Amino acid sequence: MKIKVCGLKYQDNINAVADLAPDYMGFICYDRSPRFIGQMENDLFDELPNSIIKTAVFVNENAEQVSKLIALYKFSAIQLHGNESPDFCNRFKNKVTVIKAYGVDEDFDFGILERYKNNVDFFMFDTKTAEHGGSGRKFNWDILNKYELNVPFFLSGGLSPDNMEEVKKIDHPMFYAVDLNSRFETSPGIKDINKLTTAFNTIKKFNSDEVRS
Ligand SMILES: O=C(O)c1ccccc1N[C@@H]1O[C@H](COP(=O)(O)O)[C@@H](O)[C@H]1O
Repeated sequence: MKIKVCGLKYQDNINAVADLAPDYMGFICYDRSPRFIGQMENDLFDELPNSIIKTAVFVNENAEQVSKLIALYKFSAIQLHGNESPDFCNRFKNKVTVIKAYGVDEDFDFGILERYKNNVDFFMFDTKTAEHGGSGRKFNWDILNKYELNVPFFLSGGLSPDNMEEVKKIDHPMFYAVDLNSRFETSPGIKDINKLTTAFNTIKKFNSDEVRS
């Protein structure tokens, strides 16, 4: 299972998280979020290893601004949390990794993803909220059993130190990664390195147990 840590904005904290070697790091490019990167220095990532996929998170942003920020910060992935269309996703496919996020509730219809399956690299299943993300709330993960496409997915929404063991019980062939965000913070935009370290160890142990079995 891959690990993404999202919602970073401060140099020291970014470097400390990078030392844990996540697979993805996420940066919120949505000005209504308390984790909004704002006018982050554009050389902030220069010292990060290339192995970490730098991901820009957008909510209904226009394509020109998305392209501009990809170029400015050299993002190699985008995560789209709004009502972005399949065509919008396709515009960026093969240029960067495209992760299309969906807010999931009890009535979520996985059938709507069919139109996206050739235009994205991954889906992300988050908890449905008016804020589009970063709620710290989880959804009923049993619903994931209804997902039948062969596009791998990230799980997000309220992942916390307290539910890492529960994550391990999710048995779905397309389950690709977890996204750790607000429940791993000391304050918005600052990750708690101790909490992340514990979660990373839990996930890495799970990964090595999987390989052995
Ligand atoms: O983190 C935010 O503030 C945010 C705002 C708008 C869209 C997405 C956002 N973050 C993403 O939300 C999910 C769930 O976060 P949480 O674990 O519930 O706090 C996660 O994928 C973040 O990447």
